Amino acid sequence: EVEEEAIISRFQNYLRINTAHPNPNYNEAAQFIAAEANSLSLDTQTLEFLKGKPLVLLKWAGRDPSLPSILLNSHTDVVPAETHKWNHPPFDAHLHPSSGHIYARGSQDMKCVGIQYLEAIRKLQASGFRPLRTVYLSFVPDEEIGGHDGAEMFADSDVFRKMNVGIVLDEGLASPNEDYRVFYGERSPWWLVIKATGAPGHGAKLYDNTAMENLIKSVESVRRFRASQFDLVKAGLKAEGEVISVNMVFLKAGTPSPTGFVMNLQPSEAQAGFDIRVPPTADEASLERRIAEEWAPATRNMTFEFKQRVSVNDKFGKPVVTAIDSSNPWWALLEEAIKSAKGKLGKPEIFPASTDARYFRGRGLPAIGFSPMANTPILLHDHNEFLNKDEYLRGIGIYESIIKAYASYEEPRKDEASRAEL
Ligand SMILES: CSCC[C@H](NC=O)C(=O)O
Ligand SMILES: [Zn+2]
Ligand SMILES: [Zn+2]
Repeated sequence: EVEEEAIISRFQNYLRINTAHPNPNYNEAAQFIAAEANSLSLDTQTLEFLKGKPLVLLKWAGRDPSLPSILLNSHTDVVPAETHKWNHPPFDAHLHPSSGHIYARGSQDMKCVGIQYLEAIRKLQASGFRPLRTVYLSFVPDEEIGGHDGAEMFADSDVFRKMNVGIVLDEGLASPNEDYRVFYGERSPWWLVIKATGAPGHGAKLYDNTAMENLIKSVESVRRFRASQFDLVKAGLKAEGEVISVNMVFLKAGTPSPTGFVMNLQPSEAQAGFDIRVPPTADEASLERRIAEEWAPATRNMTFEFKQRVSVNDKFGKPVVTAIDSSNPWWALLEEAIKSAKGKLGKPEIFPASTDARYFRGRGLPAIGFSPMANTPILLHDHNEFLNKDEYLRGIGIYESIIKAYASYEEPRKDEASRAEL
């Protein structure tokens, strides 16, 4: 009881640090994590790939440092919250007395996971467990804005190379039912801006080739494609992460006036922005053709530009996904560890958005996205994001089991491995 209260208040304390963009308080978060690490006697190193953006790297040394290590990754930043639209302030970490829900920005995405890793280590230490493999924990900045000064620099660094990482765990998503969700890949973000130009003229005149008409034809075409993809999901033929999603995120056109916009002038330029997410197995060339020929054809006075275009393939042209078959022992270990902690796992999925896991997968490392939140509505980036305290506590037990299994994993000896193949 008393111990549970202490665990919950540590979670609340982390949630109360306002690490929302655009001004995340990274230093306070780094100090908090370093203090927790100190109480667990973990080695602490603070890396600053960019001044003011600390990445805290913790190390629980294994008995055999020559074996590939385990990396438990989490990001310390959160997305902003519209405070007045929340029932409880997003950085109060209010614990609702009857429901047990803890309301806070970051309660699902993903401060829960970062500190659950630490609590699991605390329990393992108390039980006398000593890891065979070294366990690292990285608390990285900037995931929500692309991770370029965080996980991307880290994965590229000498420090990372020397860590000899064998497997990475990173974030997943809450599950509304009793099965935990697990992710072996993610869609690639393509952020597209299309621009139309056309003949300007009087607002009362009907004529061809206006910028607005040219843009609207594209928007209609995008909308049809969007519906075709969404229909596959609605019909249950494809999972969310297996289709190409495209959502219009801005529209920009018109001639501003002191009272709004000039109403009797047809503008000569108009543009629209789209957040597109491309599954690892998608045909990138055909999507690109669609954009150039249907969504932004030069024949309709249109141009396009990518604000971001992450390839679905690695440098060898292969889709960037983590194997979930017998070629990846970490996958079976995860399944077993969750099962032995009385958790149920759903079918492995492609993460619909982007996470830092892509930087680790991009280096050829297996990375699995997993956040132990079952029976929980998916509220990341939403108002009133919460996690129930019992679900949080249960997640710690799940990580205890996973970390124990991973940190004690001995690779089968070469001769055994080849015998198994025969
Ligand atoms: C492309 S970098 C942006 C990363 C962000 N991650 C979580 O929401 C996302 O929009 O998926
Ligand atoms: Zn996240
Ligand atoms: Zn997020």
